[in-house]
Amino acid sequence: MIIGVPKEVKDHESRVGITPAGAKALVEAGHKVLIEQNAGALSSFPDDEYQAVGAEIVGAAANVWGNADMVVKVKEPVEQEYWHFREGLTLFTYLHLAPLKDLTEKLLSKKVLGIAYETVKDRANTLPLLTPMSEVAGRLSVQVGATYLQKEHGGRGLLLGGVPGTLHGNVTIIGGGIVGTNAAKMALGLGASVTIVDLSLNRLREIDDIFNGRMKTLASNSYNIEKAAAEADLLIGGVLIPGAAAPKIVTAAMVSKMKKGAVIVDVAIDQGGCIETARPTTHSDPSYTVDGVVHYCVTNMPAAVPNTSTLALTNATFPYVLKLANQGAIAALNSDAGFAEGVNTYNGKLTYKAVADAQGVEYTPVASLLG
Ligand SMILES: NC(=O)C1=CN([C@@H]2O[C@H](COP(=O)(O)OP(=O)(O)OC[C@H]3O[C@@H](n4cnc5c(N)ncnc54)[C@H](O)[C@@H]3O)[C@@H](O)[C@H]2O)C=CC1
Ligand SMILES: CC(=O)C(=O)O
Repeated sequence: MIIGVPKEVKDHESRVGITPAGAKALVEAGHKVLIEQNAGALSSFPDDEYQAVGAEIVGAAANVWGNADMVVKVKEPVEQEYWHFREGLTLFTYLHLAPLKDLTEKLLSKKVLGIAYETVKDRANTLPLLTPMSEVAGRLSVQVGATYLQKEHGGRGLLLGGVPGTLHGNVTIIGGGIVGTNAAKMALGLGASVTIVDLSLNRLREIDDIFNGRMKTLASNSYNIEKAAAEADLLIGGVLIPGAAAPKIVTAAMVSKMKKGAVIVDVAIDQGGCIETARPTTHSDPSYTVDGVVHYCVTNMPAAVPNTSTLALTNATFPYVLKLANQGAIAALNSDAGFAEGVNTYNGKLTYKAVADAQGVEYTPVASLLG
């Protein structure tokens, strides 16, 4: 198979879909690997490291997309990449289609096989290709939030850990999954008072055990969320319903009652955001203020730390890339029902129910198409 890796073009997206280690394994398995010039440079993987393991460096994105059977990327394609789509192409990347109607329509009209990292499941029913980036983004959310709480960034001038004789900052985390628990670890480490809100009582029990009661847990309902938001110096959004548009569980009215100079980091913004006042921002222009509350809603937070993020992401994605290359996409998907859940578009059909529901488009189960 010919596997292509374009350089990412989304704003400040500095990760790369395959590292030199992955390229080496693919070449050893008899595949051809095309890497766009400088695709790995921002993640500290220069072209010569790919060349040294037998990959071919290609000057233009069109030559990667145009010649590859499968394109492996990191982020969902942006508009300037849509013209590369064509029938017969397999695209393996984050897609986040629920809030992206144009991208969905383009993938469908060009009959691209679109396999989304964020909806692939493993045997434990977790999301193995989302987890590493949620770990990164969860940890970063506290680092970023602490920075925006500083006066020069528009925040209320509060040190999360405080000092003796002053109160600690309050961090409220909505969603106690991977983002939420990683944010909690960092916030506790900085000495903040942490409250974590989740719909799943079992998840809250686990969190209580893991952290040995060192943080408050709250069941998710609008009464609790309103109170926890009003107390927060830093509010972190990490809610997910896999594949679906995130529910807006922190309303604009709740935000209007937050402290002036408090900070919101809505990590769930890649699925549309779980805070009503959140809208997608970029690393070039990451924040804005609503009702005196600073909002940071960058859709590709892990790109801020591309070396760590590329290694963490490809540790998880590469075994799937190799399987697709060695077995061919259809056989690989047929052999693993959890992997097949990654298929969002195939042969002009929308094959992920939560995306179809979010967009009001007809849903076709993937199992009825593969075979
Ligand atoms: N902006 C960025 O750069 C990044 C964004 N993300 C996004 O962060 C979000 C969270 O991801 P993970 O932590 O991996 O998901 P997860 O599935 O591990 O956790 C989500 C949690 O939300 C909880 N939840 C669902 N509905 C809820 C409600 N109404 N109230 C309270 N809790 C509720 C679930 O019970 C679960 O514990 C996803 O949208 C993911 O795509 C992840 C990485 C990077
Ligand atoms: C998961 C995601 O949106 C990211 O890593 O950019």
